[in-house]
Amino acid sequence: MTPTSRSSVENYRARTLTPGLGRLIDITDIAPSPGGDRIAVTGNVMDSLDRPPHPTCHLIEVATGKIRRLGGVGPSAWSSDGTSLAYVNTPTSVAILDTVTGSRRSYELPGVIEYLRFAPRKSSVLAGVAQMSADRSGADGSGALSQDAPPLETHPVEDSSHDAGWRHAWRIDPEEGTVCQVSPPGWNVWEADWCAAGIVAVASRHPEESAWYHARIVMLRGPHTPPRVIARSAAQLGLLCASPDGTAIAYAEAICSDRGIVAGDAKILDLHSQEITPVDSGNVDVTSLAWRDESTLLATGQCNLTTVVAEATRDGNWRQVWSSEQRTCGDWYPNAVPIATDDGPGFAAAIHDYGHPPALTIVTSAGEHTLLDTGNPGSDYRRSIGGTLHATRWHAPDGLEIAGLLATPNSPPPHPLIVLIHGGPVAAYRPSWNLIYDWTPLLVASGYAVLHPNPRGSGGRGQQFASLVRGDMGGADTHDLISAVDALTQRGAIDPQRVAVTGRSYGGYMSAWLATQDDRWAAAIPMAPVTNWISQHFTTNINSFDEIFLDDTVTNPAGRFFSRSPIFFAERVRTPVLLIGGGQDRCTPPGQAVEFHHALSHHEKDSTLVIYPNEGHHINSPGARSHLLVALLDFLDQHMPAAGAPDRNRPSGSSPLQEPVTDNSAPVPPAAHDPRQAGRNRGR
Ligand SMILES: CSCC[C@H](NC=O)C(=O)N[C@@H](C)C(=O)O
Repeated sequence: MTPTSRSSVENYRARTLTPGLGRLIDITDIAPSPGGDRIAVTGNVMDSLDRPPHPTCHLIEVATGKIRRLGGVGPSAWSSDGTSLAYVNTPTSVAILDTVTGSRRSYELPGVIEYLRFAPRKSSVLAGVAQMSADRSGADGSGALSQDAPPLETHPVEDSSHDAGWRHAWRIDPEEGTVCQVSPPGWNVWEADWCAAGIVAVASRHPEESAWYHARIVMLRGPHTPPRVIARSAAQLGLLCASPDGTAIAYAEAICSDRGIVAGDAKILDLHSQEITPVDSGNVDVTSLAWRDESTLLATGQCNLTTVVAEATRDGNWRQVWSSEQRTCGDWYPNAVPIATDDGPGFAAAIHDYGHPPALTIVTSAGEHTLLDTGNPGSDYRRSIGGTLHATRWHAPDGLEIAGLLATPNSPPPHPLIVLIHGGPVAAYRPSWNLIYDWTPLLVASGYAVLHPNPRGSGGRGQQFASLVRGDMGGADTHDLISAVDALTQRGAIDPQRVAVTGRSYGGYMSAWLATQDDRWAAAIPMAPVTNWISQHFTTNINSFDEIFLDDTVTNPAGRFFSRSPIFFAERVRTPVLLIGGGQDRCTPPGQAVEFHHALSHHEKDSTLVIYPNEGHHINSPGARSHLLVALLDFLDQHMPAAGAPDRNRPSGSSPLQEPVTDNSAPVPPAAHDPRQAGRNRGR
């Protein structure tokens, strides 16, 4: 670790994060009251640079903007008369606040609470409860859901019964003061909502993460009767919500690679007639759904790089109410909720872009009103060094147009380039504050251009485009990425001698794969990668994913489990490789990084391995994250230095990344986060 990179990262963290300490730094859940006069908001607060942010609920008065901290960890839900607010108080308890009297009652549940729904016109609350041992989705960082899961020293035993980690629907009845399970044993409930006949749910027969890919929509008929299947799909199902009168449900049918990252076709199912009406959203992939009233849905979606908010009626008509190519809302994908206002129906969303962090905004036909801005001098500083983000397009060898976002330093081109490939593969970049990974401003400030490509298989361009990667992972999408580098070289934007490839998860897979397919890369940094689909299949918690997306069986020796695995082509690699993994990752287990490192080392290639023992699919803890960024900058500097690029990002007269704000003699990371395993082989 060079002192230069270390002080760059420490100064970057200190200058961007310190001003926001103790304040909301993002917005993860928005729940407007039925009258639209108050909004319950959950977001993360960071108390110290050494600890991860933690979620907290707040209540905002719309008329005055007055904000009150409720505590709790969110999310929340309102009763239909607006007098009660339920919110997740601790991971395993729900608080129900009487907003008239101010009294509050707490209900303990036997697991981690993931969502809440108030019953229409009644006081009961539906809670999605996951057993402590249940998995987080890969999109949520993987690893055990509960921090209180038994420590590894207790020697966990796993048998083949799949009888652990269940998710169930529970009902809280405040009048009776009771809680009871309402979904039957043997059915795992991923999402649920009240409807006229009871409860509808996205459910599967097994609890493990992999079972989600085959989940169906069911009508729950109590804890002792098997549910009735009411909708199924060859793709995945999500975004389930029932109309306020409970007579219809809306959901999305979508080709998904990750639970929690859903973009697809919206459908409305009339629960009485059983008729399914497709919503005609044109080229927009629908990414969130919420009923405004009995007949209208508020939907968000992504159309290429554009974020769209629309209203859909029960007969499937779609009317766009807002769109932006520069701004967006939501996290993995666009998200907004309906709100009633004095100016008529509107929506509330956390709106952000590459230069501005999320701001809770109410949008109506009369305009936009910002209620809560998470911006602070740290985010202003980040904007000042983050360069410029441009939409860019190029053609793949087969003629298909591919789009992406190119962040460039404000110095003249050509720039050294980092191709940062998103995971999924069915996810998508759009001009957002974090650009998914939150690494871009630091890389741009260090002198690198960063390309965020949406190759075929990405979300936001319709189900046909997403389907192009199924059965062809590491096929045509490889050339979508290589052709981007060719196009940017031809345009004089980048220096083809200094191009690195990196990414996490599927982006990690592609980074490893590209290093086996082309010699042009000055560096490859696969993070949480898959490098051997065969061992991945037998060690991941989502082995349905690889079967669906390779469209093959692991037992086919001549099939894609072999032919699309980087490990079997390690001998071809000419690029120095830095492999990163998380020890607690159940989605792409750390063995995937280890195997490729061993294969490269065996062939005397230049490979370095870092495994963070306490991290999951995402490297989240501050110490490990700092270590990762230092390792990344060092590796880039060693193999494709940005040196020489004049730093025009710098705000007047100061050096953005090298100016000490904290004592940078302290070691990074703190001892508790020291990588357990770091290997290095210098093959050439
Ligand atoms: C390559 S195996 C699975 C990878 C994972 N997709 C499916 O679960 C993935 O790429 N996730 C992305 C969204 C990520 O975690 O960044």
